[in-house]
Amino acid sequence: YTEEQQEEDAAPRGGGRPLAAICDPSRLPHRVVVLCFMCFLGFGSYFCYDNPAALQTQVIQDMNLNTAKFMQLYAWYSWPNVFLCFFGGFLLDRVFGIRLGTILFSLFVCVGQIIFAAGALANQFWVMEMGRFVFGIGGESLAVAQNTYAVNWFKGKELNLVFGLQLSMARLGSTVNMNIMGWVYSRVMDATGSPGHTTLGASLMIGKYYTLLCIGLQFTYKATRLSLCFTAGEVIQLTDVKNFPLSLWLIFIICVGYYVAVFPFIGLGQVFFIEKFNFSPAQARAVNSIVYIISAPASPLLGFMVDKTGRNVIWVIIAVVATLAAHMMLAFTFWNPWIAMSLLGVSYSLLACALWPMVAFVVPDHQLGTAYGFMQSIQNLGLALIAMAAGAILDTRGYLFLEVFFCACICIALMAVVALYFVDYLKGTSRLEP
Ligand SMILES: C[C@H](NC(=O)[C@@H](N)CCCCN)C(=O)O
Repeated sequence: YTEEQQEEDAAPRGGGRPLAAICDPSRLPHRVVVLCFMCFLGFGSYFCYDNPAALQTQVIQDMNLNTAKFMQLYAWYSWPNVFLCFFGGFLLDRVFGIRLGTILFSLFVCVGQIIFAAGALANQFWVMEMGRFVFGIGGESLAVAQNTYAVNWFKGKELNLVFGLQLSMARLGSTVNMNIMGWVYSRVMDATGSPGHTTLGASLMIGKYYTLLCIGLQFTYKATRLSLCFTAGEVIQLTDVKNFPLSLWLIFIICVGYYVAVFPFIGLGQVFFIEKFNFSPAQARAVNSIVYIISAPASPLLGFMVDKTGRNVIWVIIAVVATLAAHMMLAFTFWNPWIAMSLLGVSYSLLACALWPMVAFVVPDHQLGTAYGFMQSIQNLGLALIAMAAGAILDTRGYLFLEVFFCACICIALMAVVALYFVDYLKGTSRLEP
């Protein structure tokens, strides 16, 4: 990432004339415009991320899969990011810079979705897996870029709220996906006359247009020459990773222990609610999407609350305990699952708003992309392994054992966040809050 690129990114455009507030990076109107562009980044990526979950029954039937093979679609998303996510963050910090990096990663998201849909059209599951591989390279590094943008522009200001707003737009993408893809499939089936891989591929190809939205916005953003204020000078070294503090490693463990009980669960949730609670497919889709439906409005509100109260670690403890309670309700009771899923929606939103900003409190700005990349690499290693394990457990031992397995994962996150509380407490001055 050359000096010229840093100067290009950092120097506001105005030629010496006073900039209008909306073009002045130091003014709130400019930051609001930047935030709007940042929020759209997540919409397309999250819309496509859970395409398999929204069409679980159709994908399994049309491609003739079992659950373990179906979950490979999530595993192939995560496998490249075990390594590439880390390098994606390093490339952002050191090579491309955040603007060019974001555009490149957005292109991977769109191309990956096209390959994924083409695999269904061609009735070649391995092509669908390759599409998820390419999509994953872009999707996770795009999330790293989004987190880095947020800290670069809003650290010390409304950082938890900004993470909440970004997550809100991402959840909106997931919610639209969960509730529209089944309808799209039905309409395409009416047009093609029958279900099958062709109908599935055409439906998924329609889904890619949402990812085009985030790419178009990035080009717009670059075209308007809006700039980004970098703290020039310090440059990440790959060897910096060995100096990451213990509190950051504990944040990584919390992240992987928690998310492996959320994304794979939602990926398998639709059939779970049909089989355990005798829900119709439409009811199952609705209750499975309530996590995202709640998270969309709740994330900014909870982010604002965390901004005002601080105590991020305490909020993460509360979120993890509430999530454990939700999974135990789903595992050991037949209580209305809307209760547990609503609790999961609120706790998941609180966790995301309070956990991700903490990275910015424990590493210097020039290491942010690498730190977020490493965090998502570890998260994706866990997601890839658990996605495969969850599919295999379900095929062999059923949902009760799977839910107990998810509860055990959440307990690992709980032990890590309690350890983080004491590590932060023993430091005397709490560093884990804005
Ligand atoms: C903020 C957090 N993001 C992640 O966990 C990403 N690794 C997942 C990205 C999935 C879509 N590309 C979250 O979603 O809570």
